[in-house]
Amino acid sequence: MTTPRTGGSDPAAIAAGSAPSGAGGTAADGRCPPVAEVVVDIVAPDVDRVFHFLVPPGLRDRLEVGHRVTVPFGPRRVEGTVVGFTEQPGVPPERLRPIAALRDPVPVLTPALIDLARWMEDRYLCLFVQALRAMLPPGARGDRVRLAPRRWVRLLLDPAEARHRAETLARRAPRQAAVLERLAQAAPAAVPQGPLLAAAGAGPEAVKALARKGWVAVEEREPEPDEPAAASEPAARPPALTPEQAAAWRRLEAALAAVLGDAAAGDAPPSGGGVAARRGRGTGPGAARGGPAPEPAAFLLHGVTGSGKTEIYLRAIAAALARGRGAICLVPEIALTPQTVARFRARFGSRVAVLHSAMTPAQRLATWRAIRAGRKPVVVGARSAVFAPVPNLGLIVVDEEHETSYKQEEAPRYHAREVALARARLEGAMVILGSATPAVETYHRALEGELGLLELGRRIGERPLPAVEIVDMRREFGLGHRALFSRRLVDLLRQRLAAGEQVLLFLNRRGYHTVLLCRECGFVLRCPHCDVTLTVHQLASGRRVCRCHYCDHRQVPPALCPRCGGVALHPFGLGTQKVEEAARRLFPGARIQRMDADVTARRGTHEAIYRRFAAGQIDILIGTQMIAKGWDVPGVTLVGVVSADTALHMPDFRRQERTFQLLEQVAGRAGRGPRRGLVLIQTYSPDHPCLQAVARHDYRAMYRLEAAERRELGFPPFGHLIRAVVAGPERAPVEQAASRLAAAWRRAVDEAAVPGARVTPAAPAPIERLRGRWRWHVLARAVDGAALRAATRAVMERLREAWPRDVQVQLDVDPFSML
Ligand SMILES: Nc1ncnc2c1ncn2[C@@H]1O[C@H](COP(=O)(O)OP(=O)(O)OP(=O)(O)O)[C@@H](O)[C@H]1O
Ligand SMILES: [Zn+2]
Ligand SMILES: [Zn+2]
Repeated sequence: MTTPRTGGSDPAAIAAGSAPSGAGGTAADGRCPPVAEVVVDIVAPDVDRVFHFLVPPGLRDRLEVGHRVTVPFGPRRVEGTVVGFTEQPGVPPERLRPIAALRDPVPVLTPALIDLARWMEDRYLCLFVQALRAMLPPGARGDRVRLAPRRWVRLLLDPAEARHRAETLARRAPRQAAVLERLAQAAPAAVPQGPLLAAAGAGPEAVKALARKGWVAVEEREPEPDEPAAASEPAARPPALTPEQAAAWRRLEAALAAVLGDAAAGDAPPSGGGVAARRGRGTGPGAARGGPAPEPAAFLLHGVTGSGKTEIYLRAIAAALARGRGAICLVPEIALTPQTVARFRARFGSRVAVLHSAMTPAQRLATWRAIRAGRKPVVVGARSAVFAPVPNLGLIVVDEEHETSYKQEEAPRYHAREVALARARLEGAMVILGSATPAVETYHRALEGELGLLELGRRIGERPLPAVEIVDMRREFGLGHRALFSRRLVDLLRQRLAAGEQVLLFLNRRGYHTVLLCRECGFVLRCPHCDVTLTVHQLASGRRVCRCHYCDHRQVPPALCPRCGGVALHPFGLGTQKVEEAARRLFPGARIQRMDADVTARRGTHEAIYRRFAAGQIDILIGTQMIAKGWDVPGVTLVGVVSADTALHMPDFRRQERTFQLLEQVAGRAGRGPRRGLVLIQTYSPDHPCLQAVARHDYRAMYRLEAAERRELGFPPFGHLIRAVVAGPERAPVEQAASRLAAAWRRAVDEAAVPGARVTPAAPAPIERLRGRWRWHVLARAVDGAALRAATRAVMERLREAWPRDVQVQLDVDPFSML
């Protein structure tokens, strides 16, 4: 990487994530200071800082923070983003080179989003440019997507007059006449030029000729995002709230009024300036550690499935709109169904913009622009919608806030919930996190008072939650019933099939791990250091070894069960295919369908199976996580969890939280019709407190359990975790580099005396080879997250010199996946 001669800024101004050095847009006289701070679009640590460029005279009254520009960079030209201005570049201005061009007349990012990128850089140890990139709309970089403005033609004559002139033109200029006819039909509305010309069988010269005569005008318009034709104006009237909802709403409404101001007074037009003013109230990123604000600006809405959480979101959004503020509602990608979108459109009509992954880049860009311009103050979308450039943002809702899909698994490795909270603090907005099974981290914050806690314990219409029954598979085994299905499950299946009711058989299958489980007593082999399950690996020699994926502890599988001394200690793991075979053998006449990643690899299969199931054409559906979410089939009266053990013994410190979430989700599929549902859980650990909590639908019990263990081990929320993955094409250099990193990291946390810090030895990642690359990892843990990040940043700086060429380090702060 060539270092450009134009540099010379102080990188610390950015790297420290401190106060922006002069952000804020153009000065009061409309002219910006003479030197712009630009971050170039090159993802490399050594150029990840601001560079200074002169603002040429032609741009002095136009350039703003957030503008995309082209700048000279060494011998090349590159694109970049203006992140601030300065009067004192540190070098004489005559040594600076000027900005070459403005790429987009509209500033693509807002000053608030640039502040958010700084926060992300600090919080996720990513590059500033990576954080900025995550926020850019498609097509903002390079020229791949272009949004040509659309031309619209408007008639300037009275329609009758136009028809008259068309008649006189018919012989001499039949195409102009045809255009006039059609415009007269559409008047007073303007007509898009493309379809107009096609319908009239004319070319663009016909319109030009008419425009020269002064009979029509051509207007250029921003293309509108694609929208269903019916998305006109809101029709739905909000239902009257239930007493429980009303109680939650009263508290929220008061907080909304406190944070966003009065509905009448706050009707300010969207502007960047308001952001800086609101930021002054001490709600900046630093305020996070300062404890709860006088009035909570963020809430956890903990409500069981079907308790009417969405109705609360809709009201809060309406309240933000009434104050002239915009809102973002994040939903997991999988929940971004037409039904969800329809609910928002029914309430807010054409003010709703939807961002989802199936959109083409051009559609996304059109939508993005409409949001940026303030034409769509309500944004509904998946993870990345947290960056939607809503002007004057007043509210961010994160629905199903516990969902792991909010965690981005590539750089910048952010969590949308955390970004939402940070963004809201920067922009003086409110946050509502909603879930039936909140993340332990989130619930902990609510108990600490950092979040207001709102609870909805009942379903709308008082529909009961399904009953849960646990089957002790050790007992079945002891009595000589060694099949996959317990006798109780077989009985229930037979009953349901006879009654014409539907069944879901659920299996939590993560292909990569097999635990060592005693079928007599339910014992599972764990790591002595990390309290996670050991995973059984088959070596090339045919021997087996048990390994910890956190610290690489290894041991030979014991021949006898250490707890009961029995001989039934074996690798345990089940696939959907085995379950399907077993079901077909037992019930040859039943209509059985399997649904897992293999089956649904083909596009559309998922929907097709869902439709058949919903139509009652499948008796038993067997599946993995995929069937746990969002399905609403009233015919389902039984959910069989074939084995809760795989989930319960996942080598993951969040396993109990995950198990609870997963089983509550699946349980939520049963009994949505008139008949109460039953959930049958098969397990070798029937007394496991987590399963007992599931049986009582007792979220708090699970929380207490999980919190006690995590507190002990310093896992989140009682400590912070950073994972480094070291990857490269050859094994030996990767292993060496990972060991070096682990040693240097340990020294760094020792030197900095980071409280409670621990660094594991380098270990092969559970997925040791991925796309031809070897992967090792190191985990660091500490109570003080900020101190741990600072030490980590220092290590990375130090190791950058003399680091092997083709070996990369990826840092994941607060990791979810340990694979
Ligand atoms: N106050 C109310 N009066 C009548 N019906 C309501 C009321 N509130 C919500 N509903 C209806 O009850 C159903 C469940 O509500 P909603 O979808 O808001 O619950 P939820 O908690 O978001 O559910 P989930 O967790 O499954 O997403 C919906 O059909 C909704 O329209
Ligand atoms: Zn045993
Ligand atoms: Zn371990």
